[in-house]
Amino acid sequence: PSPDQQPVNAPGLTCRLVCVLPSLLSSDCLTANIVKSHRETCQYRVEELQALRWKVFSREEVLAYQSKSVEEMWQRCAYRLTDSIQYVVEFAKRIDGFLELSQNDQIVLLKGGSLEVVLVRMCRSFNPDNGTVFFEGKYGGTEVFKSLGCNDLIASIFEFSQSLCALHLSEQEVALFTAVVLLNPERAWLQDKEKVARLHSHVDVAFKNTLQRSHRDTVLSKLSQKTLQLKSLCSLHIDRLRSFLELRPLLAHSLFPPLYHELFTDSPDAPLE
Ligand SMILES: O=C(O)[C@H]1CC[C@H](C(=O)N2CC[C@@]3(S(=O)(=O)c4ccc(F)cc4)c4ccc(OCc5c(F)cccc5Cl)cc4CC[C@@H]23)CC1
Repeated sequence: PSPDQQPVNAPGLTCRLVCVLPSLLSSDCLTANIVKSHRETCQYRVEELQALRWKVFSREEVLAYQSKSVEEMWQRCAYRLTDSIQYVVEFAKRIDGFLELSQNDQIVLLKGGSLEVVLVRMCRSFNPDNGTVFFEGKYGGTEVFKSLGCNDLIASIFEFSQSLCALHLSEQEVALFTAVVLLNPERAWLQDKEKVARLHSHVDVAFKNTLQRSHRDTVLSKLSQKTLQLKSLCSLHIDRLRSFLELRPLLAHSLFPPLYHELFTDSPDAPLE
């Protein structure tokens, strides 16, 4: 080959490229896998949810919700939550590496993180301009959930969505953030914590690379506060669920879908399939 066709004689540079390339490639592949999994496993496309923002519950429809029994409203929310969680289970299964974890650890991560992921996904179905959320076909404010008798939990959920919307996360950022939230190596009862920690750090690096490339590094520090808020939201939900069930011990089995029961009550129920 002529001199200018000789390969560049720069071992240091080549080595650095060779060393850096695989991690960038693998991190880009992981990002693509997570974004694809997110798109395929959301209940609604974000464009659909935004196109429906004009459909707001009328005064009469709000009054109808407020005249429903506590039990019926809890049941409706529990069913809608369980629906959303089924999609989150599918999201998890499509993340490269998740199915390589032990069955036990897959269940531990989903038990601990599925509501957190749904709460992050909710920012897509929330309209920050009028503080309404997409619920049973239309948008409604906190007043729709009044008969639940847990206004503090509802208010906190709405405030969380409002503050998350303020970050203007793209679909790609929502996808990567929910994967980071789900693959939390600090969940209690994990068998192979190190294996989850390795997977978590790969996703974390992919998320950081994506944010840096789009000059969105400032979002990272705000998102770490969000994970703390998610944790307190979920324990508040468990508290309110416990007090709801204490008054109706027999109802739980008839009122809620088995998956809701398995995830949020301590009773040893049908295993999560
Ligand atoms: O496209 C997608 O995938 C998205 C579609 C939209 C989905 C979505 O926003 N959601 C899926 C169901 C829903 S909601 O729309 O029913 C809703 C309920 C209360 C709210 F304040 C706001 C929304 C939900 C249901 C129960 C819940 O906590 C547990 C719980 C109970 F169980 C029973 C009583 C009270 C509570 Cl608090 C929290 C949330 C938040 C996420 C909401 C999120 C995924």
